[in-house]
Amino acid sequence: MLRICSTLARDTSESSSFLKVDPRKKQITLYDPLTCGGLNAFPKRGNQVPPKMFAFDAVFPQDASQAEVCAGTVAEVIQSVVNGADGCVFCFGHAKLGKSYTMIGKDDSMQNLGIIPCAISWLFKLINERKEKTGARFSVRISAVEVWGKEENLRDLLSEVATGSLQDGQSPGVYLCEDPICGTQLQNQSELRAPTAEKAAFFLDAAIASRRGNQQDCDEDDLRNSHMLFTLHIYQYRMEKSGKGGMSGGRSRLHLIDLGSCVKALSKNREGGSGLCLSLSALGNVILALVNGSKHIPYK
Ligand SMILES: Nc1ncnc2c1ncn2[C@@H]1O[C@H](COP(=O)(O)OP(=O)(O)OP(=O)(O)O)[C@@H](O)[C@H]1O
Repeated sequence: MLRICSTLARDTSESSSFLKVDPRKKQITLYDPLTCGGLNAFPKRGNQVPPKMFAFDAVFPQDASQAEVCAGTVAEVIQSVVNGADGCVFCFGHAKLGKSYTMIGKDDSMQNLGIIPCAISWLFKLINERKEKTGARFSVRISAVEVWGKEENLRDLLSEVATGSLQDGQSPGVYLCEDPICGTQLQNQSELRAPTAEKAAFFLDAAIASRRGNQQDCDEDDLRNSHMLFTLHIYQYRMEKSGKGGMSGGRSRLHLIDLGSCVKALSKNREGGSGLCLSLSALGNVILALVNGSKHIPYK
């Protein structure tokens, strides 16, 4: 899916000349700015580059509201998660284009709420409907972990809420573990029970407040490399219809990820200490490999 940054709208003359958006056909067409007259400062070239068309599952134009974006991205995945599948929604793109606005939004009005608060609200609504219809029992737990800095440190964003005490933030508990079946897994993060949407929203606020990017001594690099993984763990179980008193159920997870921009930051963890932090194009390759079920995922 593609959301066009709203700041492009201010640039109407230039952006509209090289970008055509067709939300109905779910496609955009890019024209060469040097030949379509958008950037007059550059001389026109003789041979024109043909326009490039890209198709998506959905295209949200500059004036799309948060509600439209949430409805188009979250509704389906919430259904699947309540049906027992794992789901993930994240947003990636260049710096300051509205990734956090899309995922988290602003709490000054209901219209500005982003995907994560929206997903929380819809999840609990759907769970309550399911409880009434099927008698299934649900328990929701929340975890929130930040990957931050050039060294890609892991931080449990809910450890303070879990222990009720201020810590140094370097939560020694969270680590990555290679599981032969499930792949790379985060281990040992706090998983807090959220019986209501309000409690889940409280944990979201606590996680956002704990992020490195929201600390006073954070620098540009920290800000760029702050990624939040907010996960809703849904446990559900129901009595077997056979009447023998058996129970069935399981756990599904909805991962909601607010990625930083990760532009031009050096990471000591990658490529022997001199490589670039996972760039947008590298991240694109990882996503393509995952979607295509490739054996090799190029993330190391
Ligand atoms: N569609 C929009 N409507 C209103 N304001 C927006 C919109 N998109 C982004 N903004 C505003 O633009 C600014 C930058 O957005 P935001 O911080 O979400 O970008 P980002 O891509 O997450 O940045 P970073 O690269 O630092 O992670 C914020 O003040 C945000 O509120």
